[in-house]
Amino acid sequence: MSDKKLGGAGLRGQSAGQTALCTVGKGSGLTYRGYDVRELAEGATFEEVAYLLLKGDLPTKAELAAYTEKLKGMRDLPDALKAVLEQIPADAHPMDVMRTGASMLGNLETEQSFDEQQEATDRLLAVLPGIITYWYRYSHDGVRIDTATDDDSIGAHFLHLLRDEKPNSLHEKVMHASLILYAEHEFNASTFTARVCASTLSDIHSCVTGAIGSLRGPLHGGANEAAMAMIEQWNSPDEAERELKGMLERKEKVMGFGHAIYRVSDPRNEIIKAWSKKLADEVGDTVLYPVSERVEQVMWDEKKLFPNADFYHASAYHFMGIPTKLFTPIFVMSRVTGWCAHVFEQRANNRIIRPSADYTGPEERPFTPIDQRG
Ligand SMILES: CC(=O)SCCNC(=O)CCNC(=O)[C@H](O)C(C)(C)COP(=O)(O)OP(=O)(O)OC[C@H]1O[C@@H](n2cnc3c(N)ncnc32)[C@H](O)[C@@H]1OP(=O)(O)O
Ligand SMILES: O=C([O-])CC(=O)C(=O)O
Repeated sequence: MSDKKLGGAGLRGQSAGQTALCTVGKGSGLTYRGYDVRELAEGATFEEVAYLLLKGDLPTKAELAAYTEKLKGMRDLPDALKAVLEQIPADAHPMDVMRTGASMLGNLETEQSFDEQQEATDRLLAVLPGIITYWYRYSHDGVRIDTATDDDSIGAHFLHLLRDEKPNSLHEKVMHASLILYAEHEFNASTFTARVCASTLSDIHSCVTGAIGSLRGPLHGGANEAAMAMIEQWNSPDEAERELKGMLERKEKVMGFGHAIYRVSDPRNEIIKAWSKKLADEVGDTVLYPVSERVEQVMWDEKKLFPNADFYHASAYHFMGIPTKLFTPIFVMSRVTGWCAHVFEQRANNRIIRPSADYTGPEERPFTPIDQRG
């Protein structure tokens, strides 16, 4: 991967616009508005990072307290949204639930002008954990939960709604780090979707709904779930190595590895990997974490491919008892900050995004009416 070519298909290597939000380093390295993501994940809360991305600077203590209180006060779901969530079957894809939830909110609380973009974003940030857990608990456990908890952080609020009890401090810390790591990543596929939508001067709920659709796929956010499905099949590192080598021989994609931009490592990996190890120790795991490490080793030895942000998120979330199908929705709860910050940026200096295509179809030819065709 060290000679990774940033060119060719998929618009790779082409600049598609400007941003002041994030650098995805050449090689490795990631900053949000100039701050190294490693420092943010180590020392900040997710709410601080949301504030940084959406408003431009880190908050003061007073600003953070006010922002946290504001978000806490916006967690109730409208009755009409709950009614829609109750219609969605238990076997629905949870990313489809997120997409429908964001879209329905746009019907009920439509952004009437761009002056409302910050309010609409804060509301989305506050309700997305409630949307997924309300549907999940109703469709799986038959209970109608109250989505207005008093947890200070969005991560603790989500775990509380999911499990009916406040999380311990380790789990709350992991959620802060995880949500920070997932918050923003320049012109990735889902963010670019949001920006394309914003460039038509559409509303913010449409931008976020479209972005959720792009994040759903296994080549993007869905990779954390796909990685979990892979590693949980294996009962030992040796079995993992054997099966993985078979996958590579069959030229199968290994989810949670590789990256469109990074060449040698994803800087988010070392952080979530360390949290995954702590959680493995907490639950006394002797299989999943060693299997994950062996997969990492084999992927490097065989293909020079490294784990991206998604790979160790799989085991970390699993150790916290989060059902696999809710992994990618957590990514949404976080990335909504990056998406909306990009929508603000696009709107502030907009030109409709409309690239050209190289035509590869047939030469011009005469039309034959249907009654003259066989
Ligand atoms: C938070 C995130 O969204 S991170 C990304 C999450 N996605 C995944 O983990 C899915 C698995 N990974 C992939 O599919 C790819 O690495 C992507 C989509 C992330 C990047 O795609 P690209 O930029 O096209 O990959 P890249 O140009 O580096 O591919 C080089 C070669 O490595 C192969 N390769 C890349 N990733 C993988 C992988 N995970 N497993 C097996 N082979 C891979 C490619 O098939 C390609 O081989 P080829 O030259 O024979 O066609
Ligand atoms: O940047 C990308 O292509 C994918 C990614 O890692 C992200 O969106 O976090």
